[in-house]
Amino acid sequence: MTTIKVALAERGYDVRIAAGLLARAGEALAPLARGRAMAIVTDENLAPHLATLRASLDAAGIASHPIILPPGEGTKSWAMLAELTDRLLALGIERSDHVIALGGGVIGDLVGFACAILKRGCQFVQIPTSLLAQVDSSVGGKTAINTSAGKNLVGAFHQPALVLIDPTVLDTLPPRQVRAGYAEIVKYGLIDDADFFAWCEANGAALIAGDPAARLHAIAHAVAAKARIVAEDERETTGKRALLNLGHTFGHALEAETGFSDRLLHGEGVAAGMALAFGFSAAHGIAPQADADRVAAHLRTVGLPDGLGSAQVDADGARLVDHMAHDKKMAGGTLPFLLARGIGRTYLDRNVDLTDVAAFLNAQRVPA
Ligand SMILES: NC(=O)c1ccc[n+]([C@@H]2O[C@H](COP(=O)([O-])OP(=O)(O)OC[C@H]3O[C@@H](n4cnc5c(N)ncnc54)[C@H](O)[C@@H]3O)[C@@H](O)[C@H]2O)c1
Ligand SMILES: O=C(O)C(=O)C[C@@H](O)[C@H](O)[C@H](O)COP(=O)(O)O
Ligand SMILES: [Zn+2]
Repeated sequence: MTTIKVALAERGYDVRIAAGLLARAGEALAPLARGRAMAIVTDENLAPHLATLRASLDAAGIASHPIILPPGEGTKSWAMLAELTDRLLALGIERSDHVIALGGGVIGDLVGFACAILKRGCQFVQIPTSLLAQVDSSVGGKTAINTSAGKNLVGAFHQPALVLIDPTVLDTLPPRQVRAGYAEIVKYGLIDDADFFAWCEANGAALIAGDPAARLHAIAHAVAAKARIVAEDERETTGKRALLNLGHTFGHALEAETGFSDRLLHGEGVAAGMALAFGFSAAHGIAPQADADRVAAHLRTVGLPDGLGSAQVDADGARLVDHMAHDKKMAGGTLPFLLARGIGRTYLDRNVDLTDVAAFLNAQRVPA
């Protein structure tokens, strides 16, 4: 078992990673249940993993109440938040109870937000089942739903009490979802760890194909990197945590443009967004063109979008920039951008002209 601590000023927590952990989750959860039944929120695609978790809770003497929601980004909505909070209230959840989020980033973000506001705050545990959730969304306490204005626009910082990661549950994850999660792994290399990006170039294909050692290595590496950044800047106030947003200003605009649908998964938007951030940096003489080319080549090699064309988005640059106006990094009417001086050298640039961004995006357009 690998344990990584998220060391926060108010209340830190463990992220435990081990093959087969789901079947032993009852042991880890018993001290949190304190003899009370636990609610498990999950989605319809996770039936076998729900059964494993419930059997483990049962063996530990913990009763459980499943709440099964529809899968997909559409579940991060006001309607589902209302349904979930109603159902948790009907179960009599108390502030000191721990609700279990068993699923990908959608379930984790929704449950986390519901727990942030239920009775002004109850506890929750993340049991991430997608690669994306195991390497990113289950750690750090960003929780949210989407609104008609854009991505993650209503939410809260609310940290889980514990994160349990069992990489073997990824065996049932569809390949497209594995690749989308892999984009957030590559992100850690591009932010500040050129050696890890080189590791991705060497091992990414094996990881995506299912190599257990490569998966375990990448999950532990990503979680440790995220835990360090979150411990330094839990609420994204100093600019440090904003680095985790590399590719997201572009990516969220592409997700909004495609209606938060299966046409473009979050990780796919982030992949295209990272390629665009590097492309924009190179076009402005900030990053070497060779680095931008290397990033795009790696994303392409593993089957991820490397720009607007492969993300299959054909929208006017100004329209995409309009989506960006809702970005949560916006301050005083200006939008700081995550750009890069090279691979592993991402920084927050407060002087990007959005007209330049629109012109750059128009130059990238590949008409459908
Ligand atoms: N809070 C954060 O820090 C953070 C970080 C990154 C992404 N996110 C959010 O996470 C969401 C994307 O998360 P995601 O990519 O996990 O999407 P998701 O939760 O929609 O899961 C992807 C799909 O895979 C299915 N699935 C999950 N685990 C499975 C398994 N083991 N076997 C079979 N099917 C499985 C789900 O049912 C779903 O259909 C986005 O909304 C994004 O904004 C949040
Ligand atoms: O944890 C963070 O901080 C991140 O930015 C991680 C991102 O991968 C994630 O998609 C996050 O939800 C984006 O944050 P947002 O503040 O732009 O909604
Ligand atoms: Zn993300």
